[in-house]
Amino acid sequence: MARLGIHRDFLMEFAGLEKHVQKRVFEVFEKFAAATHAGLHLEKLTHQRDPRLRTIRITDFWRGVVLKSDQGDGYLLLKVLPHDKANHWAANHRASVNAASQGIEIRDDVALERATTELWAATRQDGTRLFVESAYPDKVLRSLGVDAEIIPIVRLIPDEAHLEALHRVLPEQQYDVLLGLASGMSPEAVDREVVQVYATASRDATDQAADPLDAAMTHARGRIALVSGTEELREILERPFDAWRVFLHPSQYRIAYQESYRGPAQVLGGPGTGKTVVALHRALHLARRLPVDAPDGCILLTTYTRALAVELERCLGLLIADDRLRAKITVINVDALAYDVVRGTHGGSPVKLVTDQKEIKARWARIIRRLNLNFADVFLDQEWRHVVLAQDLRNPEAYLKAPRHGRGTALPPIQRLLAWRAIEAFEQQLHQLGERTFLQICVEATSRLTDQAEPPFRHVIVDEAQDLHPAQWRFLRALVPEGRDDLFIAGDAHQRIYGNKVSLRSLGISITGRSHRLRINYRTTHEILDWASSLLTGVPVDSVDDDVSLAGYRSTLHGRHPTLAPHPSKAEEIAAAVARIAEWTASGVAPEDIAVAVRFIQLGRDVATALERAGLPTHVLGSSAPGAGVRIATMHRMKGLEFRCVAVLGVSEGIVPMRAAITPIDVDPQQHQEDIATELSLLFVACTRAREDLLVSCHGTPSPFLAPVADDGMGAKR
Ligand SMILES: Nc1ncnc2c1ncn2[C@@H]1O[C@H](COP(=O)(O)OP(=O)(O)OP(=O)(O)O)[C@@H](O)[C@H]1O
Repeated sequence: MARLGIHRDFLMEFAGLEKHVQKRVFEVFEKFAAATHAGLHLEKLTHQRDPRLRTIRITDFWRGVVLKSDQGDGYLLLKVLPHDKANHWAANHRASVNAASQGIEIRDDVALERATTELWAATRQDGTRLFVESAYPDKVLRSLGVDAEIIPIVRLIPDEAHLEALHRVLPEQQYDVLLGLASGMSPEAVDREVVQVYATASRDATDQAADPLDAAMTHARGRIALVSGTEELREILERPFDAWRVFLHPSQYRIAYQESYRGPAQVLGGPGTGKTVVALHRALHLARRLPVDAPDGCILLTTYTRALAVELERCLGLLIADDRLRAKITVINVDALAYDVVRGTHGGSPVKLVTDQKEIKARWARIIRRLNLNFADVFLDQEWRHVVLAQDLRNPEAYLKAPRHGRGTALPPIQRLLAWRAIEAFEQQLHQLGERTFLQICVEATSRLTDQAEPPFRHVIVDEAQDLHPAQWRFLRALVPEGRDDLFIAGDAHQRIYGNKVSLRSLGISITGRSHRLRINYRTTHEILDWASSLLTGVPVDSVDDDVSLAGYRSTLHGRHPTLAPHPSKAEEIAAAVARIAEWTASGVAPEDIAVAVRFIQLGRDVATALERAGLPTHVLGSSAPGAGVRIATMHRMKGLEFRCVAVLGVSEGIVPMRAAITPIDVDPQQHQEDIATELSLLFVACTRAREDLLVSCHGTPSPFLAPVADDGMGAKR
C-alpha cells in the first residue's frame, strides 16, 4: 500500500473549495491511500526545479500538486490550486531534507532568488546586518539546519522586519531557527527549543522507509500528517477547518504526547497558542494508555466555567472518533463537579447556592452594622475568600497565625479577631439558611473526597487554570492520587479574569521541571496580537507559578491593523459598530463568526437591537439555545472562544475598568491594583478572541487602558 502524507497547506486550500470540488479531490486521492501504482495519473512538467513534483487533474479547473518519492511508493499531497497556478507552483518549488531535523522542507527557489536580489538592493547603503558571521558563524547556522543555499541570504537580512517578510519564502524550520536567534535566544537554546523539538517529535515514528523523502515525511510533524488508509483520509478531509486535530506543531506534540510525566505537568502560553488543543490531545493520549479494565470516565477534563466545559466537550468529540476511548473521559467544570460530589453526600437532594455577589455584599453590610464594626463589606468578603477559604482556616487561632499574602492592609491581632467574628457570623447565617457559596461547596467536596478510600479519577487535566481559586485546586488535588500523570495543567496568567492568584507550590502541586511554554499563536494575526499585547505593556504579570513576560509570543498570520474608534456619544458608537459589522458580513463573513464584546450586557442588548434593526440577526450568548446571528457577549463570556471578527465596544472611562469591580484604594491598595490588572486582562482576553479583524471603540472619555494604543486612533497619546 502507498505511503500517503497530507501537507497542512493542502488541507487549508482544500477547506476553501466548493463541496463538489472537495468530493472530486477525495475521489482522486482515495486511490493513493488504497491502491498500489497510484501514481499512474500523475503528470510531469517539462521545465521544473524538482522532477519529483507532479500534478494531477482534479477537475477541468483544479489540479493537485503531489510529491512522489523516487524509489518507494510514497506520495505527499502538497497543494490544490487552479490549473495554471498549480503548474506554476510545481515548476518553482523543490523539496529537500533538513540536515538537523531530517524533516522534509518545501522551498520556493524562484521567490528565494527574488528575495536575495531585493535584499541586496535594500541593504546596499546601510551596513546593518541581523546575523553577522562573527556572532553566528556558518558552522553554527549549519548545525541548526540552516543550509548552504540559505546562509548567503541570511547574511543580507538587515533587521527583524525583513526577516519576518521572508516568512513565506524561507523553509519553515529554518525560519523558526532564525527567528529564535533574532529574538535573542542563544544557539544552544534554539537547538533545544526548535531543532530538537522538530527532531524528537518524530523520532518515535516507525521509520522503515527505503526512500529518503519517504523517511523525511515522518520527520515533519506539524506540517505533514501520514494517512494509513481511505478511512483516515476521509476523516481528515471531512473536517478541514479543524486542522488542530491532525497538525500539532512539534512543540505542542512533544508536550501532549510525552509518554508520561513523573508528576503534575503544566503548559503555559499566550492567547491562541494551542493550550486547549494540547490539553485535548493529552486527554486522548492518556485514554489510549489506560489499562483495558479501566472504568469509563476515569480521566477528568475540566475547566473554570460551564460554557468552557461545553466547548471542551464539543472539541473532544471532534478529536476522538472512537466511542470506547471517548467514554473514558469525563468533561465537567470544577464547580459543577464539586456540586455533584456534595449533592451525592446529601442523598442526591439539591443543595441551596448563593451566587449573587450583590446579595453576598448586602449580607456582609448587615453583619457589619449589627456587630458595629469598622470594616468595608467588600474588604470582609475578600478577606473571607482570599485568606480564610483560600487557606481553609477553620478557627480564630489558625486565622491569627495565617499569612495574608496579596492583602494590602495590615490587620493587627485585635482587628483580626473582629474580622473573624464577622466571618463566623456570615458563615453561621449561611448555615442556618442551609445555603452555600460555590467555594464552600469546593471545600466541603474536598473533605468528602479525603474521607473516601480512593480518589475518583486516574488523571486530571485542567484548562484555563489561571482562574482557579485555592479551594478549587485543593479539590482537584483530592480528585486524583498523587503520582505519575496525576495533573496536567494549561493556563495563561495574562488572561486571569476572576482575580484568583495562586501559588501551586504552596498547594503541594510541584511542576518543577515539567513546565512547558508554547509560543506560536495560531488564532490571531500578528497585528492584533501586537496591538493587544501593547495594552498590557508595563503591567507586571505573574504566571500561574513563575514570572513571564509577553515577549517571545508570535503569530504567523498577518492581516488588517486593529481599529480604535472614539465617539462622542453611545448612539454614534453603536451606529459605527453596526456599519462595521455590516461591512464584515458584506465581505462574506458569516454572522456567527462575528462577536460583539461588552463589559455590561446592557450595552450588548442595545447593540443587538440596532443590529436587528439593520437586518442583521443576533444571538446573545448564554441567553438561550445557540441560534444564528452575530454573537453578543460580555467580555467574561468570551473567554476561550474565537471569532473571525470581533468588536469590543464601550471601552470608556468608568466602564472599563468597571468602577464597581475595583476595590477602593483606601480599603486595600494592593487589592485595588490587582482588580485593575484583572480588568485589563479582561480587555486583553476580549481583544485576542479576534482571528482576522478587531474593532475597539468607546464613547465619551476613552478608558485609561487605551492610553498605550491611543496614538492609533485618538490623536495624541494621553
Ligand atoms: N497546531 C495547530 N494547527 C492548526 N491550528 C491550531 C493548532 N494549534 C492551535 N490551533 C488553533 O488555534 C486556535 C487557538 O487554539 P487554543 O484555543 O487551543 O489556544 P489557547 O492557547 O487555549 O487560547 P486561549 O488561551 O486564548 O484561550 C484554535 O482555533 C485552534 O484550533
